[in-house]
Amino acid sequence: MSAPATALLSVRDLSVRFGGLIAVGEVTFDIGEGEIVSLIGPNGAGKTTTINAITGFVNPTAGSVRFAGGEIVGRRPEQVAAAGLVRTFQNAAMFGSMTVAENLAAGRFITQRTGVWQTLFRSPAFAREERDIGKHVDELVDLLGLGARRASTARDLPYGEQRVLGLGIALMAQPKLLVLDEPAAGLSPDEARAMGRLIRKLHGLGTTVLLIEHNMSLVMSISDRVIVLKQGRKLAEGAPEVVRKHPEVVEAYLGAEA
Ligand SMILES: Nc1ncnc2c1ncn2[C@@H]1O[C@H](COP(=O)(O)OP(=O)(O)OP(=O)(O)O)[C@@H](O)[C@H]1O
Repeated sequence: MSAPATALLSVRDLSVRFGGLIAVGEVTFDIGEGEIVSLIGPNGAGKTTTINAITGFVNPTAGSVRFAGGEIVGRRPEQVAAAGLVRTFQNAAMFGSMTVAENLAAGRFITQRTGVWQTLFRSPAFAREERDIGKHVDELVDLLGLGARRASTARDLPYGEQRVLGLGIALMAQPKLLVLDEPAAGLSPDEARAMGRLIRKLHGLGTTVLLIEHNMSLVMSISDRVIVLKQGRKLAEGAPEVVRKHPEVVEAYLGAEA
């Protein structure tokens, strides 16, 4: 399958070196608006480093990353998020002692518009923003199936719901492109399937998704395209049914897992 005609994200010859190690070597791919694209590969293939470089957490050694028409290499993570490219983390990143609703509200601060003085003096702009955040939290707890957990303390949630909350925190920043770092890691098969349904639901609501995941049934069931990395290089790219039969992919990854 060829790359999309109008790319929301264009990654060109992206390279990241750590000393003598080429963690990501001249990786090129596009993600079109409305796609679900998965990035797979064996441990150490460079998946996390690739998304760290795309989202401003690591400085690439070389290459270009264009998002929504603008170059984003060199921008800080919060600037990248403000442009609409928002990621989750492998480990549930949240405020353990805060409630579900408070954690979601905090997600808005990834791209906070209201300045610190307006916040301190509770300006009309701040009051408007606060109402707006409250409404968004109400909508999200329903969408995420966390309505009954709204007032629960985050660290008391079962692990599966913590992962859902981590995704919700990212959604509060209203991403155009949502980057999910192993959302099914540590989940039971049932929870992983529920996570797949949630990702599909978000996609149905207009979110473009880049997914890093080791759970092959999840990857193969929800992706429009799959990109395979091996030792920092792009090994294959295509529709799930094409990639899963690619001999080198079978050998390098799927076969090794089997
Ligand atoms: N900060 C760092 N300093 C040095 N080497 C690093 C750093 N981060 C990653 N690496 C190395 O870069 C390579 C790619 O790692 P990366 O975490 O991107 O792979 P991955 O495909 O995400 O693996 P996994 O599936 O295990 O998460 C590995 O060899 C790793 O050891």
